[in-house]
Amino acid sequence: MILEKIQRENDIQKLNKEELAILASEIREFLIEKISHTGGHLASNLGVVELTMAMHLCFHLPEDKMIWDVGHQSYTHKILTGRREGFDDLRKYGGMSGFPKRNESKCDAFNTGHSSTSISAGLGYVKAREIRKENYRVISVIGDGALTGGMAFEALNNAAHLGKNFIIVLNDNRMSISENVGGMSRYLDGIRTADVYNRLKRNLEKALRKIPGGGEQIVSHLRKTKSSIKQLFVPGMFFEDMGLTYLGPVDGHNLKELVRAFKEAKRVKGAVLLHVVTKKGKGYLPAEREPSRFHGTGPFDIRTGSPLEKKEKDTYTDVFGKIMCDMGKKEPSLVAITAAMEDGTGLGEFHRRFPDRFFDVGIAEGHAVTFAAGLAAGGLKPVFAVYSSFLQRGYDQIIHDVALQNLPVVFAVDRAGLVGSDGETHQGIFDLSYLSMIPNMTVLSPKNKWELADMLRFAIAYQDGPVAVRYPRGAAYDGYKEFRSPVLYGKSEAVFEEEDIAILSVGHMFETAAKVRKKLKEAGLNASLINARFVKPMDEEMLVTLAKDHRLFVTIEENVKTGGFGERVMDFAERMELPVRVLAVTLPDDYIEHGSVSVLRKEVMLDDESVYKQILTVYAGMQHTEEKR
Ligand SMILES: Cc1ncc(C[n+]2csc(CCOP(=O)(O)OP(=O)(O)O)c2C)c(N)n1
Ligand SMILES: CC(=O)[C@@H](O)[C@H](O)COP(=O)(O)O
Ligand SMILES: [Mg+2]
Repeated sequence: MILEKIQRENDIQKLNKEELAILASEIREFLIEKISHTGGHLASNLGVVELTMAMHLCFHLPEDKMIWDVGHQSYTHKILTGRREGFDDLRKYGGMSGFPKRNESKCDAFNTGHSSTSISAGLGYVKAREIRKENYRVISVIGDGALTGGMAFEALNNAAHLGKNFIIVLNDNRMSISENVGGMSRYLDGIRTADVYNRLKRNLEKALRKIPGGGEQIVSHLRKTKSSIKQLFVPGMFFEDMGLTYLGPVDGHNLKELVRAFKEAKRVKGAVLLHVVTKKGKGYLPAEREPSRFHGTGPFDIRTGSPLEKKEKDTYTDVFGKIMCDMGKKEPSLVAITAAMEDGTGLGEFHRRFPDRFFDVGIAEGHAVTFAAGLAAGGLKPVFAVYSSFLQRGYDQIIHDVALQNLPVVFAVDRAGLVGSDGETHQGIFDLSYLSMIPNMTVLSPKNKWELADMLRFAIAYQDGPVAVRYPRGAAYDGYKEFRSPVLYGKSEAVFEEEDIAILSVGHMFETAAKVRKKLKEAGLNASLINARFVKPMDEEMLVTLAKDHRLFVTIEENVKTGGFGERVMDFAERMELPVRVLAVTLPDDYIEHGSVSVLRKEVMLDDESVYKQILTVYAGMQHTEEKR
C-alpha cells in the first residue's frame, strides 16, 4: 500500500507520479472505510483529496502554514501528516479531533470549527511573518459556503489592502451543507459555467505572455488596469478589482493542474486567490448523489450508503420543524431564517411549504440576527433557528439590534448543551449565560418534547420582546407527558412537591433530575422537583416559597457555571437572605472536548449518578454542621 509510505509530513514528496495516482484512491477508500464506522464529515473530505495532496506536494510543513476553514475537510491533511492511526478513534473521547488542533500536530497551524475565519487568521500569520522577519508561505483554504460569511469578506478586503504574499484557495463545490446560496455563489457559478470561454481567456493570456520582449509586462499591466480589456482574459474580476490576483478556475481533481496552479500562485506578488472547482463526495456514489446527507454522517453501510443507526424517536429539531409548519399555516406573519443550516435546524419542510417565508442567508449569523430585527420592526414574526455555538457570532447584533429595541424576534437555539463529537468549538454551553445577561431577553428551556412545542407556540405569540428557546441535539425526551400545564410568563412548574431538598432543573436536564430524585427517594431522602421553564426571568416567587420548607436547593443545568441559572439562584438566595444552601450543578467554566454526550456527562459529573453523589455529600455536610450546633 502506498498509504503506508506516508508516515509523517512531507513524505508525499518522495512519491512518484504513478504512486501519487494510487495514493489518491487509497485515501478515498481509507476515508470511506473509517468514516463508515466512526461517522464524520465524509463528503467534504472526499472532495479535497487531490487539492490537499497538491498542497502537501508544493509546500513544506510545519514551516509553511495551512489554515483550513471550518476544518471539517482536514482529514486528508491529517493522513498526510502522519495521523492515519487516529482515524480509529476519530471524534471519540480522548481520540483524534475532527478538526485541526494545534495541540494535536505541529502541522495544524490554526484551530478551526466555526466558519469563515481562515483568511483573517492567515492574514495574521502573514503580518507576523513580516514583523518577525520570517520566511514561510501562508495558505488559507476556504469553501464557497464559508465564503458567504461576513468575516471572509472583511478579511479579503484587508488582504487586498495589505498586499502581502498570501495564497487563498477557494474550494468551490457549489455546496454549503445544503446547496450554496447568494450573490457570491451566483457569481462563482458564472465563472465556472463559462468554462470554454475561460479556456479561451487563458489561451489569450498565454499568447500575450509569449510576446517576446515584454509579453509578461503587458499581462501584468492589463491585470492591474481598470480597463474593460482586462475582462477579455481575466475571470474573477470581482477579486481582481479588489486588488487580489485571481487564478483559475482549476480542476480540483487534476493533480497535475493543481500543482501547476500552486507553482504559479507562489510566483505572484501580493495576495492571490486560487479558484479550485471540486465535487463534494467525489469517488463515493452515495455521497456524490446526496452530498448534504454525507456532509456529516453517522456510521453507514458502505455498500448502500444507508445509515446503520436507526432513528427511533423524534429529535427536538424534528419537533421544532413540525411546530413551525403548524404555526406557519395559522400565522401568516411567521417567517423563518437559517444561516446555512436548513437541514440541521429542521426547517426543510417549512421551506418547501412556505418558500416565500423562508430565508437561508448563508453562513452569516450576525447578519441573520439583524435581518430578523428588521423583519420584526417591519411587522413580521421572525424565528431565527440557529445552533447555540454559532449564535455566538451574532452577539452584538442580539444586544444592539434586537434587545435594545425590544423587538419580538424568536431565537430557536438548537444544539444547546453538549453536542458530542464535534467537540469544544461546537458545544452549546455558554448560551444560558450570554443570553440571560441581556436586558429585555426572555430565555426558556423545555423539559421534554411536548413542552418544546408549547414553548415555541408561547414564544411565537409573545409580542413584548425577544425570546430564546434553547433545546439540545438528539432524541427528544418523551417522559412526563402528563405534566403539561400551560406555559405562563416567568413561571416555573412544580412537578413533585415535598420538603427538605428542592431540585430545580433547567430544560433537558429534567430527565437527569427526575432520575436523581428517584435515587434520593430510594436512599430515604425527600426531594421536590421543579422544572424551571424560564431561566430569565427566573421564578423568584417560587424560590421564596420553596425556601420556607426546603434547606437545600440543587440546580442542574448543562451550561457553564458563570452567568448560568445556578449562579443566579445563588445570588438571589444570598440577596434575599433565604435560609437555604444552594448547590449549583453545572458544567465547569471550561471548554469541553469531543466525545459522546453520555461519556462527557460522566467526565464533568453531570450524569445522574454523579449528581446524586454530589447531593449526598453536601447533604451529609449540612447534617454534620447542624448536629455540631
Ligand atoms: C459560524 C458557523 N456557522 C455554521 C457552521 C456549520 N457549517 C459547517 S460546514 C458548513 C458548510 C461549509 O461549506 P463550504 O465552506 O463550502 O465547505 P464544504 O463542506 O462544501 O467543503 C456549515 C454551514 C459553522 N461551522 N460555523
Ligand atoms: C462542521 C460543522 O459545523 C457542521 O457540519 C456540524 O458538524 C453539524 O453538526 P450536527 O451534526 O449537529 O448538525
Ligand atoms: Mg462548498
